Amino acid sequence: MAQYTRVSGSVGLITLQSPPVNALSAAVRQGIVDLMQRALSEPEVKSVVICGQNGIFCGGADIKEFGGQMSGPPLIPMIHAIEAASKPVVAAIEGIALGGGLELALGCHYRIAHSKARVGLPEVTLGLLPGAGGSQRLPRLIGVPAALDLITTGRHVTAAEALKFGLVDQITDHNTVNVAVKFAQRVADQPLDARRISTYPCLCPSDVAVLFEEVMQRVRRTARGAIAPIACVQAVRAAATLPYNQGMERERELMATLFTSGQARALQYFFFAQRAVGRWSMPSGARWDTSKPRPVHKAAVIGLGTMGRGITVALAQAGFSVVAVETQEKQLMEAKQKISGMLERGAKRRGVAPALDKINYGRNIQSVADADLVIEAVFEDMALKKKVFQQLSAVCKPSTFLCSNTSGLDIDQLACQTRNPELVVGMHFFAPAHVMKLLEVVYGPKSSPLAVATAMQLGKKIGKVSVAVGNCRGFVGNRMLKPYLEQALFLLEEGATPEFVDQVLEEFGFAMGVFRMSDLSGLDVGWKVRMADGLAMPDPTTGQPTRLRQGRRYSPLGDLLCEQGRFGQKTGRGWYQYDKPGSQVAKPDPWLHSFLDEYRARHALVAHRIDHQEVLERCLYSMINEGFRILEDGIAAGPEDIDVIYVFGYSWPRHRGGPMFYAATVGLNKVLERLEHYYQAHPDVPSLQPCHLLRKLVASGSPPIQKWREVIKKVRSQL
Ligand SMILES: CC/C=C\CC(=O)SCCNC(=O)CCNC(=O)[C@H](O)C(C)(C)COP(=O)(O)OP(=O)(O)OC[C@H]1O[C@@H](n2cnc3c(N)ncnc32)[C@H](O)[C@@H]1OP(=O)(O)O
Repeated sequence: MAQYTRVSGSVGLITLQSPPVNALSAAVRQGIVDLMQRALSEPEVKSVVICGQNGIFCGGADIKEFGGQMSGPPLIPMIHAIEAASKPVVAAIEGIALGGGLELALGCHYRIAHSKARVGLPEVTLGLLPGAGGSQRLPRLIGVPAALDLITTGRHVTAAEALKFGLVDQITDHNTVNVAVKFAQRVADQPLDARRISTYPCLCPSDVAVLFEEVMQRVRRTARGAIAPIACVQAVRAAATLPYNQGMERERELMATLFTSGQARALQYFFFAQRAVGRWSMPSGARWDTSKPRPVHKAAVIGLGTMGRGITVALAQAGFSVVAVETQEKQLMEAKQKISGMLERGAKRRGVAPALDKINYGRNIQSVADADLVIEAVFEDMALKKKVFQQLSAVCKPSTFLCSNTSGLDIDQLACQTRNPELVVGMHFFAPAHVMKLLEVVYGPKSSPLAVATAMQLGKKIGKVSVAVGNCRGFVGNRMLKPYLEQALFLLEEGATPEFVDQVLEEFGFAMGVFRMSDLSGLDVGWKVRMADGLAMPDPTTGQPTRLRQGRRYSPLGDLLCEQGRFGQKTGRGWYQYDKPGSQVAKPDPWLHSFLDEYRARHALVAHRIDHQEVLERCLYSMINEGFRILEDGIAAGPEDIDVIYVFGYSWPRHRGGPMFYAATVGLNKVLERLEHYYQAHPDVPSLQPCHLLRKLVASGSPPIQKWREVIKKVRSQL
């Protein structure tokens, strides 16, 4: 909807009214069309201002409308009509002007922005391009290089940057609408021909063809199979090479392809999934909207290894006072130096002062006594963590939240070491913790809603996407990773090479295949866990590693590599070879190929031809099957939680929506049928046995992912 008022006698003010972000719903578009006609028809009105209510200009097209039948006046003719108007139209931009919102402003003859406003064309992040003339007007207004940057990245720019680009005409610290009204009065008699952006020539640098080639190559390299960034480059190229009308036609064609693509659906699903995880709930019924967090002023981090350092930096950068504790003097000095370096580099990038003074270092656990929240980040060893929690419980004030950065150990066992188990939660960060967006907030059976709400809010304040999950081995992310890694090893046993498996997964869109990733994170990490679990032990009778553990198929390949000191990048050898320890350039290793041949021969394994389909299905469907088990067990509240965890924590390609959304797009019946097929072929691999929830969903006619929660509720109530 939109409202019309006449201000200062001669200015028609159109206010978009569609909370929360004044998105351009059918009703809003209709309102703009009607009210523009009214303003143009009133002889007293000499100029028009368009603004949005509640300090927000416009968040763009209404994304909720994309899935259904579009109705109401289309955006492109509406914007053309504004640009063609015989009276000056001024956009008063407060808050945000994004996507269709900025395209609307580009159709206006002038743009006045508040100094705190942000503008951008983020359509690419939704699998689209700026298809309401944005791809044609923006390069005409600010030039091809800047337009390519904004349109292919979707980044938001500040009002100051927008002014520098010439994207807005003026910025103000005052009431933007008032300033725009005065401006509109001043320009009421000015000719408009020079203000219609669609009539501008496109500003191209002399080497524009080279520029497009370079940008296209960069985009292809980084898009990991996403089609929208490529279409964005093509649309801007049309602006640079074709007259406006033909450019618009090209924009329309490209948009039509994107609009109906699976990628756009996946990215739009993911947009809402990201927001859904903030509305967390626990099986007890506690929820985000009924659980109040307690403010945290002072935080503490125990253990300054890689994870502890990253967490300390994330907290300090967000403005928290941090007590950082490392008991060994040498490690403390080293950590202090590294943390200061990280803060200085981060501050330089962001153009701010480094938050060095936010951190107090100490060797004694007593120094965290008055912290509001402590994050333990010591080595992943239950006995050690238990000891730390006992100490923390003794020294901290009774109200202190005690959190563990464990990547999969039992939170309940840690909570049991403390006086106030209800204040204990897991805060599972991902390395590097000051960079990676994901935080799993893990509640145990005793964790209070207050503790979960506080950890979730802290996560938000330090810029993380926080997902509340239940307590089980590996939580959500690492629990699902286990069958995925396991299948990758089985595929090697059966004839594949690490290069082939990685190639298939990277073509699917992962930033790194499973073996390259394993080399990067270090093979020894999982080896130590398997040893602690009694898995990575040679067979006591033969001294040879067996391929069976606890009645299930087991691949000792990773253990055997570790026994050879092949820990990955850090030792210069792993699943690949590297020029030197620490190098990141992975090369196929003939030694490994011979090792695999010998291993197969020793175990009488006959290598068979493994194709793309088998790699993808076995790795991904076994992981997805575990995802369904997680939903069945109530460890994740819904499929969105799993998908957000996988995209932000495990480099799952966002344009595929996340593993659970991917399962829905493949078809649940197909996933079920292929799992049944593989389980029949590998009955000693329980992760391939289709779980009850998957069967139930298929039996319920494979409802859309938005409806899964209803089926999950029924399945859980039957268990
Ligand atoms: C022909 C096609 C032409 C044009 C194409 C487009 O315009 S595509 C849309 C382009 N716009 C965007 O991509 C903006 C998307 N929104 C955002 O980036 C953020 O929401 C925003 C506006 C920066 C606000 O962020 P904030 O953190 O303050 O709030 P939050 O993200 O939680 O959003 C609040 C609720 O608003 C809903 N919402 C936001 N934008 C839209 C939108 N464009 N359409 C529909 N709904 C939108 C959002 O979902 C939140 O609601 P909730 O119920 O919590 O999900």
